[in-house]
Amino acid sequence: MSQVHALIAVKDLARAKSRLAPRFARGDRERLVLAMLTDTVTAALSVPRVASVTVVTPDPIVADTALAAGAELYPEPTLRLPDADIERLNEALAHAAKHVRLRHGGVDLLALQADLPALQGSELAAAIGAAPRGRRSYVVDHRGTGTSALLLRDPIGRLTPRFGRESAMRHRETGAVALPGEWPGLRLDVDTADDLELAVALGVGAATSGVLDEIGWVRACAGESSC
Ligand SMILES: Nc1nc2c(ncn2[C@@H]2O[C@H](COP(=O)(O)OP(=O)(O)OP(=O)(O)O)[C@@H](O)[C@H]2O)c(=O)[nH]1
Ligand SMILES: C=C(OP(=O)(O)O)C(=O)O
Repeated sequence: MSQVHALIAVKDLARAKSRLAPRFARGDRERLVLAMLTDTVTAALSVPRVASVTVVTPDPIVADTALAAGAELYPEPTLRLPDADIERLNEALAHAAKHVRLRHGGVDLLALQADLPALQGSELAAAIGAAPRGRRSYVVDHRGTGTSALLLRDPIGRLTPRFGRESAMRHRETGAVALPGEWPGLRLDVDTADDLELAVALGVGAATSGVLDEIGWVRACAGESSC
């Protein structure tokens, strides 16, 4: 059974998850980013076909959290990266992919979003199993426009990440194939408070659930049977 090596990128905590700012104070938002990362790494590492998870980040607190969750670390190179967030993200992932192959040899790769608190290991295992050999494939996010995971089942091919706005279309346009599958947790990347509502309804991991309890976050629709 062949394995993949996973990459997860996280930017500076101070700038992360700005779309959660209307509902969360800065400190709470930072704790939530770290908790969602922990749950994502934990779920990924529970999958036997995931050989390693490497977190690429410029942030020392994110780095400590990643290591504590069992991930490997690739400190983001500070030189020669573009200024724009999304270009930096794709460059950071491409650098991390090179680093992982220097460390582990020619291996298959998986770029995974860091904000998948409802991810189930079984979903990720199924997606890896469904990914065709010799090419790139991707999992469209719950909105239908973004990408929650990009897979490369080719030990010498290039990952060519195209995350960012309309990334599903950009991955398709660069030759990747969309993977079908009932994977609600894998598709649910959390960017807004509404996304968080959906994730909590689906069932989030222990770290995210613990932080939400400590913050005293109450679902807007708590108690309503339609939620
Ligand atoms: N290492 C690294 N990760 C990045 C960078 N830019 C974005 N990311 C990560 O890529 C993922 C998607 O990025 P964004 O959508 O820009 O940021 P976000 O924190 O998810 O949310 P917003 O601030 O609300 O846009 C998140 O996990 C980010 O932390 C970067 O320059 N370096
Ligand atoms: C970066 C992406 O997502 P988001 O901005 O929703 O985090 C993406 O879907 O490629």
